[in-house]
Amino acid sequence: MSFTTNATIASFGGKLLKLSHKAKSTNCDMNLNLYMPPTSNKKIPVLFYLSGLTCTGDNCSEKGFFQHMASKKGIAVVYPDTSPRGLNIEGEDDAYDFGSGAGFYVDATKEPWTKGYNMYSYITDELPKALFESFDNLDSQKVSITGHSMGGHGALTLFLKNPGKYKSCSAFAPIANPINAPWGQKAFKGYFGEDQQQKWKEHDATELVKNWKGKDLDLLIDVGTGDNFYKQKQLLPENFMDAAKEAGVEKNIKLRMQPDYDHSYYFMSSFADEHVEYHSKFLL
Ligand SMILES: N[C@@H](CCC(=O)N[C@@H](CS)C(=O)NCC(=O)O)C(=O)O
Repeated sequence: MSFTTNATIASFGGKLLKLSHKAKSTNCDMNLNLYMPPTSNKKIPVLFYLSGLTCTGDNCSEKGFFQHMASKKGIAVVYPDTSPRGLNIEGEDDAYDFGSGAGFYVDATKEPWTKGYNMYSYITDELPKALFESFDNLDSQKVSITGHSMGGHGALTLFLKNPGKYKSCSAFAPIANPINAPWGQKAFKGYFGEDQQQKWKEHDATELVKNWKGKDLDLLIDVGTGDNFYKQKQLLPENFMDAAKEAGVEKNIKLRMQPDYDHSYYFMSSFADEHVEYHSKFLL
């Protein structure tokens, strides 16, 4: 299904396209932003950026400053939405951490969320297929993934669940062990059901890393020591590192605890250049 371009905005020498399309997996129209860098390259590598709770594709494209280094490196950035919108499911807009704006990058198995809360399929399958079909200068063989908070959880789990699909993965303040954190427990209970512990584990980065069978796991993860959600044990990056160590795959995982930084886009924008540069080593 092709995209409607609702706006084209000049940014760091390239163009930010505000797109919308009808998506089957989420059963609604989806908005997203696509940053096209200023390059005549016919095969432009792509970085998917998955946002956190309450966000749309707009937050990061406006204040994450990924476009700065993406422009220099010639990398396109995709900023999708974080959930389906307007499905008229009872309770869908009641909480900031469940339903609208909180799709958690899973395919729901519990009614009524099965009606369209399929962000896993949307991000891993439907959206990339649609983009590569409509924008033939994007390189479908060179795709990487990053994200923030709930989106950091999405980046890590999509990367770990699909070996070879993404060239590289990084994360900002990821919810790294959702089955042991209040945000994750609420979401997984709602989308999968309380009694589906195996399903929960299939979408938990700390559980997934224990079973990583691919080659050396190379990851860049930043977390701010002043992040209140880190302090409240919503993120649990240490659990992820401990699991990676137990599995013997920690050698190339860089978990950087950044002094004083909080959970906001002041943190994100401070390290966006370094993350895009990190991905460029795998994409270019
Ligand atoms: N609204 C929530 C916080 C949600 C939140 O911090 N969301 C992060 C992602 S997890 C975000 O990026 N928010 C939007 C923004 O800062 O632009 C609260 O009050 O506790």
